[in-house]
Amino acid sequence: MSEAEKLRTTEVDLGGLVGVLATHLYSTPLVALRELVQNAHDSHTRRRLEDPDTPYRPLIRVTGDPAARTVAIEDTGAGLTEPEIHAYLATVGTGYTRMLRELTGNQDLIGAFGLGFLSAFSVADEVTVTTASHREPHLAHRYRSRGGEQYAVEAVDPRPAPGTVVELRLKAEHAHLADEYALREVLARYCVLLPIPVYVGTDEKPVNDVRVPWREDLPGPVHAHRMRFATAFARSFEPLTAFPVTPAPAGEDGTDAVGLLWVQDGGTYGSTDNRDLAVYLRGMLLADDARDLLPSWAGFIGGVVESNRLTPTASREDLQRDEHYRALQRTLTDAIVDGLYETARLHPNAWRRILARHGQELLGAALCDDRLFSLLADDVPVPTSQGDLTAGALRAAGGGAVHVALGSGGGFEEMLYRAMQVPIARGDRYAVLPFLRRYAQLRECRIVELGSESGNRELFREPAAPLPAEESAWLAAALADPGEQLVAARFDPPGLPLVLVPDREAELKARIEDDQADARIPSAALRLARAFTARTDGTVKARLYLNLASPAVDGLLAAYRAGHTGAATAAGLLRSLKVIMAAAAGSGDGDLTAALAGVSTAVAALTAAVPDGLSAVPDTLSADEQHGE
Ligand SMILES: Nc1ncnc2c1ncn2[C@@H]1O[C@H](COP(=O)(O)OP(=O)(O)OP(=O)(O)O)[C@@H](O)[C@H]1O
Repeated sequence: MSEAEKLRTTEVDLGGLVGVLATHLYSTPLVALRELVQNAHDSHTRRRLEDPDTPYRPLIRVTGDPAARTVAIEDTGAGLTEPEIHAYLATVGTGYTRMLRELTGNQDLIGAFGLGFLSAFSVADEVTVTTASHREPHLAHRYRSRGGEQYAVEAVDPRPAPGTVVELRLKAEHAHLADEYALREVLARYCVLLPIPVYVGTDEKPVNDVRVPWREDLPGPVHAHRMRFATAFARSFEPLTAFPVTPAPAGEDGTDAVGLLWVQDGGTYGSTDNRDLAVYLRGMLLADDARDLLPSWAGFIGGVVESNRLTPTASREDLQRDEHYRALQRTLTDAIVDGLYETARLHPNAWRRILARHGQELLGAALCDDRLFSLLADDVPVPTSQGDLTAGALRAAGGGAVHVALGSGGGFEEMLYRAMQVPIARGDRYAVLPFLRRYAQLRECRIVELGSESGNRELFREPAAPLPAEESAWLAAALADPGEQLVAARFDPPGLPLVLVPDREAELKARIEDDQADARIPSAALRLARAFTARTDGTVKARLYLNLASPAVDGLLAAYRAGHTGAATAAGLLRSLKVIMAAAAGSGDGDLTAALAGVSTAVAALTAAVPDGLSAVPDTLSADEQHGE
């Protein structure tokens, strides 16, 4: 640095800084309560460390007075001397707590930044702290400040015992914090893991009077204790089962996290995300909704974990994404997988309910984790045309193959299979198709994907001998409409003479290439999709499979070969049947009215041909109709 460059000290606009810290550091006013309770807790730890021999009753009491619009947080901890008020309470960025932790190594102390007290000014116009130190209990002082920028301290009458009362005169918009019902609810969650009893108002029972199953050895079955804790803690849904989070064995590169996870009863559909995880650090709630620590497929999981290795942000509402955070993510994934295995083994009733409630999401989960796939492959229900079935049942009913429809339900496949009584999985539902593909691969069974060309080839077998070209051409002209390709095949059931099968890929192509798609689909995705559908030909919109195993088709061909005049009429009847069935299956866009009229015409033509000259055609038919077209 040259002579000319003089070293200067950065100025701090204290008023501005205090304002920012007090009003913008925290996302919710409830954080102020948490910070003040945490300070009360630390002051108890301090008192225990500095004066272990004097017995006293440690407690924290939070009292609300809606009429006066005040909240008071009282503790029987170490208190502060007057110099300490100036040096720690009233100095932003400095606290006694961190020093004490560094000095003693005590890990129960929570405070670290010397900022938390400021949050009081985010909810209160005026903050009063009345305190007497355990070092000089006969001297009490009162700190008072509006806004935190300036403060005054005066000596007051001694308190009956060491300790501190922080009183908040609430801003009008935060008046609700004085409601003791609300305080009870919030503090029960914030303080559930604090070892010091926290009371609200004149309550005789602390809000945190809960047995924590991973902290103590409780008598009786441990699962019952876990369920009790989970039921008391869970917010929106009842737990179906609960299982532990256990720390990695010493020496392993894991986490120190302990806690409890549970499967929530609230139904999940597809990939609904109800993940709910509360994270505690040294007993204090740090993050109320740390769902990102849970795997993304676990939308049905709720839980509580505590870990001292996580690093909070300065607002202490979130966690640094460091290696401990990532280690905890891995631990939680393992804990869920282990917990689900344990549930399947030990709690069959709960397992059945979980499968019924979260079947769809578990299909997706199974795809994300091989261990889950092994657990779920034979148990998880798959939605099918005959209700929910396991993949094993689907395979057994499909004669050793799993059938899955790519279309969005209904359609010719369903009709065909209803006739054959084979269940088909609904491949359009979340995760069903990839799950079954994986299942078929691992269990070495056949998968028939209906709606794809290869799937249809499985269904519609090749005829023993191809039809002569001339017969094919006649059939195509008589039965197929534009865009339909006639395919001679053999398929079940024989009672079905023909079926119209839309080409799903051509359908997709039409949808993707539609100009309207620009408005519906983000352009990058659309470009990719169009690159894919460009490979599809798209000129064949549907295939018309003609069943050579069907007596009706047999009869038709015999009549055609014999030059029977009824052949054209019978073909007209089948053409009408095709349109009517496609309409019933919701997959055709043929003219239903014309098809119905075609049936009448065919019946009329056939009955008109009754021998011995008796006309069976009703008199009411017009001359045109009597002669057919
Ligand atoms: N109820 C209390 N009893 C005794 N001392 C207190 C109390 N509240 C605050 N203090 C003192 O004031 C200091 C500053 O408190 P503040 O909440 O701002 O920061 P902190 O708790 O040290 O750290 P953090 O910002 O991480 O909470 C504390 O370190 C502690 O010494």
